[in-house]
Order: sequence, then structure tokens, then C-alpha cells
Amino acid sequence: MAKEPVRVLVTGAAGQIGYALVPMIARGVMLGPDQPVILHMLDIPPAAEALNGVKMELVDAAFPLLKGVVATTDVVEACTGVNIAVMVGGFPRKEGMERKDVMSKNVSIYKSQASALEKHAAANCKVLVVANPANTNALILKEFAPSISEKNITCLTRLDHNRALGQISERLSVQVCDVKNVIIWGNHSSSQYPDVNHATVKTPAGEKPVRELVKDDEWLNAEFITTVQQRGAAIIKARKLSSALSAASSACDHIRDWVLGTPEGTWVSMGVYSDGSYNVPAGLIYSFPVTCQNGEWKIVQGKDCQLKCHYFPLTP
Ligand SMILES: NC(=O)C1=CN([C@@H]2O[C@H](COP(=O)(O)OP(=O)(O)OC[C@H]3O[C@@H](n4cnc5c(N)ncnc54)[C@H](O)[C@@H]3O)[C@@H](O)[C@H]2O)C=CC1
Ligand SMILES: O=C([O-])CC(=O)C(=O)O
Repeated sequence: MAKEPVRVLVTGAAGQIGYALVPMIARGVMLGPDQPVILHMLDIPPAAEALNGVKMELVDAAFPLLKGVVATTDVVEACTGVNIAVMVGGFPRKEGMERKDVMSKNVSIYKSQASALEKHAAANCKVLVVANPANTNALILKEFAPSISEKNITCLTRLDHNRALGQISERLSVQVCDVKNVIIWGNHSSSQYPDVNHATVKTPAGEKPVRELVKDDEWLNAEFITTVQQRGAAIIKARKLSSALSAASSACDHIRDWVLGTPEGTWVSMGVYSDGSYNVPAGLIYSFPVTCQNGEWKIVQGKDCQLKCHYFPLTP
């Protein structure tokens, strides 16, 4: 029997990431090739015409899994009945800005959208915050939507996780799908700590530690880390726009693994509500290694890393 459609909200849907993300969702990249979806797209009134253009293109693309499109500038209409909310709407940072520089612009947006989600989303709605500063916006959303379970509010650090996998794969000339179990600790900002100390590569002789194969601790402890930390800025410098394609793809990875589960023996990085694990103060939204099963994430324990403390002063 065909599955019931899942309603997926994308805020900022007329923007760069939105434009890359909505066709991925409609193609089944986020929720699987047998899961019908109804897309809810929200943007602000000045972007209404562009948003309508995106809706027209979604119709024109004739996606078999797409069972409906709500394109609106009304936050209540956008949030009503949604099962998954991907919060992309906001002001992006430009060249030369840190992510914290867009905080004041984005905080007020997250307050009002939190209330609408709390009142109108489906019970158990899962929320992924992408807009910067992502950890802070997620925390604000949690504050202003107190009845949404803290287990259901997350932020995107999967892009940083994927960037770390990509750097290792390039360095070793191996397939990215053979590299696993990097960890992004902390914030989606330049204070994050990309950690390869538990990461492995699948080789014909079995799984080998990344450090053993790279054989260059100096690179792993310095250039690798700063490359991942600064990758967003490098893309903005090159494109004059933020990393829309990879952010959209990573948002799909984040929700897919959360809903459908992480593969056996593999963890991923997600910004989640800290329960005090690894001495991270409870109540912060912090990126940890997690595994997912039955629609729930769980922090992987016992992967302490000595270097982590250097990155502890959290900046948004
Ligand atoms: N967490 C991550 O890994 C990444 C996060 N980002 C962040 O994602 C956000 C979106 O980036 P882009 O799509 O490149 O920006 P964009 O400027 O192309 O699109 C943002 C969209 O949000 C809309 N918007 C503004 N205020 C809104 C509101 N109150 N309600 C609904 N929509 C609203 C704008 O009209 C625009 O269409 C930015 O904050 C960016 O910094 C970008 C890349 C990676
Ligand atoms: O760097 C930015 O502002 C956009 C972003 O978050 C990223 O690409 O990681």
C-alpha cells in the first residue's frame, strides 16, 4: 500500500539553498524513493513572486513523489500540519562576515517561527535549523517553542562532517563512501573541532584508522582542521554566494539518517540538545557524534578527544 505523504516545510524556499533543496526532497533524496511528500514553502513578501516561480518549476518537473505544494508568505499556513521543518530562511553571511554577524537579523525570525511551529505543526515534528548562526537559532527556537521536545530540535553540522570526509578522501585518493566516523564537535562556526581520531577508511585489508593511512599528523592537526572550519568562507569567496548545493544535500543526509537510521557501525554529526555528555553544559545545542534508530538520535559515548577543550569557548 502506498505510504501517506509527509509534509515537509522549507523556510527561505526562494533562496539559494531552498532552490537546491526542494527538488531533492521532491525526488525522494531526503525521505526515500517510496515516500510521497507535500512541500510547504515559506518566504517573505518581497520574495513572493520568486517563490511562485519555484512552485511553477516544481509542477513543471512532474516529480512522481510530489503530492502537493503550499507556497506562502504566511507563517501559520506554512507551519500547519508539517511533520518535518527545515529552517533555511534568514540573512546569509557575506564575504568578510563571521556567522555571528547575522545573529541579530536572524534571532527575531526564529522567535516568531518557533511560536508558529509550536502551535500549528504536527505532533512530533522534527526540526532542522540550517540558517546561521545555526546552533544559536536552534536554541532560540527551542526557547520559544517550549512544548516541542528537545529531542526534535537539531541544527546542521552534517555539511561540516561531509566536508571532513571529502578532505580525507581527496588526501588519500579513496572513495568518499569508504571514509567514515569523523566527528564535528561544537558549533557550526570557525570554533568547531573536526576530529579524525576515530575515523576509518575501508581498504582491501579491512578498516584502517585515518591517522595510520594519512601518516601526517601535522597536516591532520592543522591544515585539515582549518580547511574544514573555513570551508564556508572559501565557498563564499569563490561563489560570492553561500554553499547552497552542499548545504541542501547535507540537510537531506541529516533528515534521512535521523528518520531512516544510520548504517550499522557508522555515526554522523548532528547539532543536538546536550544532555551533559562529554561535560558539554546541558541545554546547549552542540554537535556530537550520534547514531539514529527508529526516528531518534543518540549521542555516541566514549569518543573523548583531548584537543576538544581548545575549542570549548563556544562562538556562534
Ligand atoms: N548550517 C549550514 O551548514 C549552512 C547554513 N547556511 C545559512 O543558510 C541560510 C540561507 O542561505 P542561502 O539560501 O544561501 O541564503 P539566501 O539569501 O539565498 O536565501 C535566504 C532566503 O530566506 C528568506 N527569508 C528571509 N527572512 C525570512 C523569513 N523571516 N521567513 C522566511 N524566509 C525568509 C529570504 O527572502 C531568502 O529567500 C543563511 O543563514 C546561511 O548563512 C548556508 C550554508 C550552510
Ligand atoms: O559559511 C557560511 O556562512 C555558510 C555556511 O554556513 C557554510 O557554508 O558552512
